[in-house]
Amino acid sequence: MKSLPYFCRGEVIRGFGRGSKELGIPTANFPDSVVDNLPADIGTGIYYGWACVGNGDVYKMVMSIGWNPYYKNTKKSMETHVIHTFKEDFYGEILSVVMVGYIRPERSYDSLGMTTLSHSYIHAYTQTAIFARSQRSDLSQASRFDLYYFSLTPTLLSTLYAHYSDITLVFVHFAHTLCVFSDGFSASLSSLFLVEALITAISNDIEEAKAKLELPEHLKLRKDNFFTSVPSSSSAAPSTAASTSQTIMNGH
Ligand SMILES: Cc1cc2nc3c(=O)[nH]c(=O)nc-3n(C[C@H](O)[C@H](O)[C@H](O)COP(=O)(O)O)c2cc1C
Ligand SMILES: Nc1ncnc2c1ncn2[C@@H]1O[C@H](COP(=O)(O)OP(=O)(O)O)[C@@H](O)[C@H]1O
Repeated sequence: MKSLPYFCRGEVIRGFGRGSKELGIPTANFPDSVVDNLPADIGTGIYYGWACVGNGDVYKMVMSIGWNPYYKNTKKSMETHVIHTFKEDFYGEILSVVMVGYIRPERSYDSLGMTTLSHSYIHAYTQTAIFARSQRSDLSQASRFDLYYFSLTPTLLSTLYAHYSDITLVFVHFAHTLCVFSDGFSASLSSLFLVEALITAISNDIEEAKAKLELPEHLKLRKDNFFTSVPSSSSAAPSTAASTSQTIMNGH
């Protein structure tokens, strides 16, 4: 990929609340202006590099570039997971990234080991889950049917409501999987194994990024290029003291 390393920056916008944060892998979304400017040779897949929020420190990052199921696969998105634990969200802040390498292609649900299940199977599973929960004597009467017991967010709940009758909502830890990683209940349905497979794949990406970014060339690239402050104009190039030929001037 001749465009790598590729620098871009933009405001962090809200994603689609599919719950990656709840799975421990929050991903910050760039606006269309950044996504639409990607060079043609930077295709979908998983990338690694460096990132900083506002004028903050520079951290390692992994980024997924993919087609967003929310828009029925017509909209590409760039989602950055910064390998750092932040005290709070940073929506509205300027995120600066430099993508320095490619890890792997985006995997389809099938290749991640998804089991496709029929709606009738889901209903059967749901009924069983409701019954099992209603029988649990260790729970209070109310919590036996408490929909929030499984930490469903309002967004996920409303998605569920839109697709299923209220009684089936009790079947949530399974449904959560569907909310997060399928493009709706009318689509083929995945099992809990899918989430586990995806989390494992992303954890492997994170480990690979951590290792690769320790390489001398990547550490040098960071040192030579990295933006130490966010310019007031979003179209400005990274403002560093870098004077080497490696200074990254592309992207936003
Ligand atoms: C490092 C990384 C790797 C990912 N790999 C895949 C993948 O192989 N296949 C896939 O469908 N989604 C993949 N994703 C995308 C996640 O499913 C996506 O970030 C999540 O659905 C977005 O949720 P959100 O809208 O709540 O931010 C990956 C995300 C990250 C951060
Ligand atoms: N380490 C991190 N990497 C990326 N985003 C993070 C991180 N820690 C907190 N966040 C916040 O979490 C948000 C993403 O959360 P997520 O559940 O994926 O929701 P959304 O659907 O709005 O993208 C980011 O926009 C950012 O504000």
